[in-house]
Amino acid sequence: MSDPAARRRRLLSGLDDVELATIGHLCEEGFCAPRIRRVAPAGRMAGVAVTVDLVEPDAIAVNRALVGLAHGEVLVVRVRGGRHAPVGAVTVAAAVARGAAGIVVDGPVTDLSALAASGLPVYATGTTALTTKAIGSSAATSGGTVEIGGVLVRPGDVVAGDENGVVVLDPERFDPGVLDAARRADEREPDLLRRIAGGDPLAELLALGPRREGIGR
Ligand SMILES: O=C([O-])CC(=O)C(=O)O
Ligand SMILES: [Mg+2]
Repeated sequence: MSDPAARRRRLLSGLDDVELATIGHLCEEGFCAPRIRRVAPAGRMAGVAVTVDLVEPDAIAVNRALVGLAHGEVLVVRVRGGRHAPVGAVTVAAAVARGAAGIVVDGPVTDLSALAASGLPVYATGTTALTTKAIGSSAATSGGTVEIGGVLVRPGDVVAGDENGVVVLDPERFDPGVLDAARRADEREPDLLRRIAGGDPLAELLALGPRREGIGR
């Protein structure tokens, strides 16, 4: 088994030119439930997970994680009760200042316009004006495994997102061959779309039985 940091770097760069939804044609694991959606327009996200398991309504664990955040990391916050927003204008500004790649919250966020203006990819279950408080007494934990959208995230996992949702990939277990197969499928798709639009017979274009690579419609 090669160096974990090198595997992570290879996975991150391999994701650059592959559609996440194409990986979704090939894999079943790691895809967060659809309730976790991008809450403002932003580009693609791919980075390394930093985790917080937040006990509402205390915000302090998030602030501590922000202070330690490194370039290219994705702040992943599970909000235990799912009611309070731990991320808003201040949090996102701090994440941008630390060079974060994005934020994923299994729970709501707030200050929606500021999130959109930041340009940082932020994923959450929705929005609320009920925010967290700087109490400093919670049992929140940081740096452990958390479950977001039904998927376990360990610190160091790769977290990727686009307009369709979030996927969590373990660099130790993810087969890089999947990215090669996904890239080949992505390369074929424009021609398929062109032929469908051009009126070619659908029976010749759509899979009506198992496909060789198991990809596609
Ligand atoms: O503090 C919070 O709970 C979220 C917030 O409003 C911000 O980051 O601006
Ligand atoms: Mg705020």
